[in-house]
Amino acid sequence: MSTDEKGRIRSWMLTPSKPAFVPPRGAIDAHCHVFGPMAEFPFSPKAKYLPQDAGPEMLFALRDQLGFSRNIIVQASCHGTDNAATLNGIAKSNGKARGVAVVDPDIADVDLDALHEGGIRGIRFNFLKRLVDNAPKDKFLEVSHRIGRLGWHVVVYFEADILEEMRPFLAALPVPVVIDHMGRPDVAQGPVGADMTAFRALLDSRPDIWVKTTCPDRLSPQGEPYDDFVAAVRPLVEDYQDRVLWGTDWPHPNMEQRIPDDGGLVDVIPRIAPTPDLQCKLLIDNPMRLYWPEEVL
Ligand SMILES: O=C(O)/C=C(\CC(=O)C(=O)O)C(=O)O
Repeated sequence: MSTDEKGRIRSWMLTPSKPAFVPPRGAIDAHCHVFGPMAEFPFSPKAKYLPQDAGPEMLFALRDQLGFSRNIIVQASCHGTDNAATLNGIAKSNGKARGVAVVDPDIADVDLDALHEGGIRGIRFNFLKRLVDNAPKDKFLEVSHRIGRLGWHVVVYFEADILEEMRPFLAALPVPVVIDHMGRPDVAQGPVGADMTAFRALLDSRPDIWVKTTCPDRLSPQGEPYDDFVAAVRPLVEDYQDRVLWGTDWPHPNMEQRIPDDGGLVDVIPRIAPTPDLQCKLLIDNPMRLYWPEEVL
């Protein structure tokens, strides 16, 4: 773990390895964040963690090193509902990044339009109590009804222990839904354990729930090379191949005690998506449909 003299935490590797797996040309890292830089884009007063700067230049250097072409920058909780840092990342990407915002549910339509102009294509609802103070489902539903006209989706982050209580809310969402990190199942239970079975039932409940098959580093009790994660997640990728996404989760917020090697994370891809066809769906076709639909004919 690395904390600087101001108490700001670094949760990412300074020199990650080059992966052995070469992603197909056009691959999209569909879940990553930027932090700051703080001098330009201060963190929220409500932030639950205070990271060191991890700005767009660092993100794009990692993208190139890992062999990816595009990024989806997801607003992290440390920036609250001020999406300026995420928009800055998108603006600096030369069209190679789009994003997911976190908004005050009372946001004006004209401000949603401005976010769309800035490359935002969805909004995120975070239900993790350690990250946010409240998650008002009624307000979230209201704002969800105002984003359909933009062609947006919602990204929902919750943990497996609240999946049952999330079901009515998820069923009521009027736009496509993307679930972060598979709703954080206990992968040690295996592919037919209680958590994965419940999560599959959720996927079966509507055809427009997508899933990020991300974060072996967060979800695997075993750690590298993440055999438990691979065993639990590979069948999910195979069975729901048209609605799975993948991302690095760089700069790995709150992972300062177990900082993952980004190259090692990329090398999990061919183990959960073992054929070139599955890899293209996971890394290109599926995220393109959600984030650059105008390029998909
Ligand atoms: O990066 C992630 O997706 C997961 C996070 C951080 C997060 O979501 C946030 O800060 O908004 C976590 O579990 O701490």
